[in-house]
Amino acid sequence: MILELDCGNSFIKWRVISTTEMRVLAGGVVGSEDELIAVLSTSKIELSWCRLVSVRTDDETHRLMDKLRAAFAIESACAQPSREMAGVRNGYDDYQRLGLDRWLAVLGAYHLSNSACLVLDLGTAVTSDFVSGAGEHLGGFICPGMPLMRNQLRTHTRRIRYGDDAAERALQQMVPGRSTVEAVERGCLLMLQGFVHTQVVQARDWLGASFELYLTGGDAFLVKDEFPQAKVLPDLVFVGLAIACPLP
Ligand SMILES: Nc1ncnc2c1ncn2[C@@H]1O[C@H](COP(=O)(O)OP(=O)(O)O)[C@@H](O)[C@H]1O
Ligand SMILES: CC(C)(COP(=O)(O)O)[C@@H](O)C(=O)NCCC(=O)O
Ligand SMILES: [K+]
Repeated sequence: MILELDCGNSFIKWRVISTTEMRVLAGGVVGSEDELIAVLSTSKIELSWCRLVSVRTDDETHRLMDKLRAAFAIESACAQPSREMAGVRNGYDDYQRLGLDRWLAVLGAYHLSNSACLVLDLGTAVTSDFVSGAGEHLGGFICPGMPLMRNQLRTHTRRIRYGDDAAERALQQMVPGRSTVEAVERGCLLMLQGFVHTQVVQARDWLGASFELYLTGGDAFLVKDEFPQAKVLPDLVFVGLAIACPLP
């Protein structure tokens, strides 16, 4: 069985697929390397190899690969930046600087659509990437995601304090907030939705009227109802990972 990892700034997304790549056998989201090792150990799945993408530091990524080798005796392949792959040309001036999770999401989206696409990844940060029908990556935008927006308000003000449960309840409605938690959570969500709207408007300029909109990342569910045309694919980065790191 193959272990696949997407190591973001906040969470590690993991999946186990069968060697024939036909089936996803298990998967989840964990907050730390040790939690990942613990979950995989209890699952008792026999692992033979790992492929991963990481936007963490090289030190952190190598430490994780060492831990996987020690715990399960498996080698890991790490997705690497490239100028061009699978019909897509990286649009950054320095292609190595484009976040690898963005690059893989772009590769995955273009592979699935084979047409112009706008790719939005809503995680710790929110990223957008524009790809033309000919596979030219035109670049994109980065802004703070939901966790960063709310934490900035909590950290840099004295009277904005609330817990996670209240935050979840606050988002069940979007009328003007009548408490701090409602006002902040709904305000940040409107920022998020507004960003996605502006990207869709820009995509019409940069890509023309016909393009596919892909939403991925842990907070994609917060905006998806506003964009019924979107393809919501939590595993989009893993689609790109299979392209960038084929089985040995
Ligand atoms: N099952 C889940 N586990 C963890 N975070 C989740 C989950 N579902 C949604 N989220 C939300 O996803 C966001 C993190 O998204 P993610 O794409 O994992 O970020 P990153 O790639 O930056 O680590 C958080 O704001 C969190 O609230
Ligand atoms: C923009 C990001 C921080 C997003 O990370 P995430 O929210 O997925 O954890 C990451 O893709 C990154 O570190 N990129 C490098 C900078 C760039 O893409 O220009
Ligand atoms: K992201």
